[in-house]
Amino acid sequence: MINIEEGVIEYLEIEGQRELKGSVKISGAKNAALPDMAATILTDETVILENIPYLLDVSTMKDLLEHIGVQIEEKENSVFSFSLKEVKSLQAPYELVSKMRASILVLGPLLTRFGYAKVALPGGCSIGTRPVDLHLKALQKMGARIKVEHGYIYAEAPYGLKGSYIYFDKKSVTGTENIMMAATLAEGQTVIDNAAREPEVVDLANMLKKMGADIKGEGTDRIIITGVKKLKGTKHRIIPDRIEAGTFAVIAALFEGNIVIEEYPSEYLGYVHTILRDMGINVIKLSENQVIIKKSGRLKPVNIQTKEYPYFPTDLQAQFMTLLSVVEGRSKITENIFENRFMHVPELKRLGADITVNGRDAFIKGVKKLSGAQVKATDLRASAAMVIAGLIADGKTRIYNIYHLDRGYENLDSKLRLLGASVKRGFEDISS
Ligand SMILES: CC(=O)N[C@H]1[C@@H](OP(=O)(O)OP(=O)(O)OC[C@H]2O[C@@H](n3ccc(=O)[nH]c3=O)[C@H](O)[C@@H]2O)O[C@H](CO)[C@@H](O)[C@@H]1O
Ligand SMILES: C=C(OP(=O)(O)O)C(=O)O
Repeated sequence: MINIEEGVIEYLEIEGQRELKGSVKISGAKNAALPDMAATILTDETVILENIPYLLDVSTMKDLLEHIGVQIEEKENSVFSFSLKEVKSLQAPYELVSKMRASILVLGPLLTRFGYAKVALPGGCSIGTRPVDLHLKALQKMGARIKVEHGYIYAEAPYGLKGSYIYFDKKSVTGTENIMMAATLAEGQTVIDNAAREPEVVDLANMLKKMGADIKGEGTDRIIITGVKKLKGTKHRIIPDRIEAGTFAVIAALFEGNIVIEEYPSEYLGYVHTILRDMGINVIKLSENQVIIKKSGRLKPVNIQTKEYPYFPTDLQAQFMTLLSVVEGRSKITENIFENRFMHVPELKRLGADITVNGRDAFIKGVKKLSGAQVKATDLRASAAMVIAGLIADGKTRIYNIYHLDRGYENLDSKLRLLGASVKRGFEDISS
């Protein structure tokens, strides 16, 4: 974190090319924890969530829910209770929304349960413009009056939302989640067509169903929700993080199969495994949730296109680019989801990677090795790509702006240290 007053900046320093071995456990999924936490607004009864990862984004969501009036208690490690008995505010202020775009997930629940919400407009961010027009259009179709003014979304539905037919022009993960939550307490039936199919959407639907919601079709591109009068409390376990799992699969592939990955959600990584297989990397199941990653001979270059689930996730694009940067031959990655998600390329080039970008395509020519350098983390997954690069590069790699990493990876540096990596945090004086 940059601390201007104290004139210091935090960095992560990696001494590369250490042997990594041992086992690592995958945490609960950030992108499931955030909507599941927002869904606790929908009831006045207590909801217990298990397997919540300790992340900056989770803390931001906790702050936001507490601002609204949700009482949150840590029951035991990674287990929290949430209870909204008395509302303090129906607003999501700019200070919190600007820290995390997923704050938009409180809009649907607040509006459907209380008939009003004021949420700061999440601006563009480094990976793309990321508008929320689809969320707003869908809520309008459900009868909400919405205006956007002075950087805030003002949404009103004093007589409640009405079930409606929603067609998303573009598949949107948080858009689908917001509307699914809004529809649970709306009057009548809502059909969401061209819905996102991500496992995190399914996890949210499973939780909502346990709370008494009537939802069908989650995991397909048509979700049908019939509104109910009231939702109740429940206990729900967050699914494992498939993006963290994919990140460790890349690390394990680069370190000769000596790493066992536990709580590995193979069922969500089918397409990623196809790409790995094409490269000559096999994911071998040791038991139900435990895998090792083995290479079969020399790695081969591949072409990857990011696409909505069940295809290749954009959130693993940067990590795979680091892997491909040291695979002999020519690979290509096309980023179809976000228009500006190649900011890690100039940083990887500082480490010696040979990559050229043309629009949405990145052309990667494998080099023999990367060499340690000072780089910056430009967004969350780009920071993971830098960490992977630092682990395989020779010498020292110092990564700045690591608050991005802390947004979405639980204890990545200590997990790596347990595997034998030399990774340490430090502060650099920038006052002079
Ligand atoms: C908290 C969370 O779950 N974040 C994930 C979620 O983000 P998020 O839900 O924000 O991403 P979306 O699925 O909504 O975005 C997909 C595409 O649709 C566009 N779009 C989206 C909404 C809208 O109203 N209008 C619009 O044009 C976006 O700019 C983007 O080009 O899905 C992304 C795509 O898998 C992941 O990278 C993020 O990690
Ligand atoms: C882009 C991501 O997250 P968010 O949507 O929260 O910015 C991510 O998890 O890679």
